[in-house]
Amino acid sequence: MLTLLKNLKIFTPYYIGKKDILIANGKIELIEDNLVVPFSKVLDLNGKIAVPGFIDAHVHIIGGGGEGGFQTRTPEITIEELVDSGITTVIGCLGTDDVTRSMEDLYAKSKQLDELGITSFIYTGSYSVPVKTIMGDIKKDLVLIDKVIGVGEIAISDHRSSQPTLEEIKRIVAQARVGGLISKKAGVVNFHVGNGKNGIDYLFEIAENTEIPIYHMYPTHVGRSKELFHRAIEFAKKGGFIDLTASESVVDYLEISINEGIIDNLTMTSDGHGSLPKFDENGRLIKLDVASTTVLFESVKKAVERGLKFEEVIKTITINPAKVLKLNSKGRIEKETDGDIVVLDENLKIEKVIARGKLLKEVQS
Ligand SMILES: CC(C)C[C@H](NC(=O)C[C@H](N)C(=O)O)C(=O)O
Ligand SMILES: [Zn+2]
Ligand SMILES: [Zn+2]
Repeated sequence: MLTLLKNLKIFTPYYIGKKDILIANGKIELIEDNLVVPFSKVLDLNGKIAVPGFIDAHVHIIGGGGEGGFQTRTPEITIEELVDSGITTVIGCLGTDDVTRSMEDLYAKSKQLDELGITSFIYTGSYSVPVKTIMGDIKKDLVLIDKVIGVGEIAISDHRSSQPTLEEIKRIVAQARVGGLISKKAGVVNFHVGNGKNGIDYLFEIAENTEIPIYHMYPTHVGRSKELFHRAIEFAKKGGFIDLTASESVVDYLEISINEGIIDNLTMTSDGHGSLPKFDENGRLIKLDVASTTVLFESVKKAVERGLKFEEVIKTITINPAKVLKLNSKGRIEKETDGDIVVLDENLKIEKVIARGKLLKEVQS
């Protein structure tokens, strides 16, 4: 199947001007001027913007929630919601409730999303320590289950965590690293960071006092407070990757990240279909909303309205997550990468979403 996309203003995420893209068997084959390819399906995009398909590296694809009892369980995600948000690669995870939510269900949902045309992977585990794996062992899950690319979301500094010790966390990161080496996967541990006073101290401890490379530790929700964010900037300056949940007001943090020179170590994720609970100072639930994946690109648009450079901000949901998760065929518009492309109009409205060369969404302009 040959698809020829004509006249696109291409952000690889770096702007390379107006060119044509040939996609063959789901992979980007050529990126050149004035391509003519016989027997190809031609789409003339007359000057629209093309960016790499978005990577959302933290989504509760089978739903989550439950922190306010059964009525607060959140629903599983649909392929339509992901595609409408421009997401062509998604990493699924469990959260607080790993009693009624299972890794088997997460795995099956990930396979469903692949069958429906996008690309998905999963983290093994949930908030809890010991880690709730599929095969009873972190390394086994990484080495023997193709969809598993890391561990998460392991809760630290949070009243809902298992109160893990530093030794327990060290062991989890160590197993993720070796499992990742053997399986040639990222082997990252995605840490859910709460607003507890110890923040990401454990992660600095491990980076400074063990042989484990810092890039195996990938903390999320780092925008939860200003002090946590400033610790996260220090972590990024040491070579770590940090993740902002886009449901919070992230534009300030994006601006600071660009000014601090760490935007290349920053990703944004939606926490889609995870719960967004609010607790009072006594740990009582006040309210609970459900996160949506639309915040991912909405945050990019808000940042551009603030005057931040599009090329800089778009990296946080394309090439940056591809780097930390070692998804080498994702996150860029380059030869041999997957044909995952989002087409935008001049107002950054999502017009088309192409995943592995297939047109999954098209809105009439
Ligand atoms: C970043 C904040 C706003 C939301 C965050 N969400 C989760 O961690 C997922 C949720 N607990 C679930 O299991 O569905 C939180 O609860 O702190
Ligand atoms: Zn979380
Ligand atoms: Zn989450």
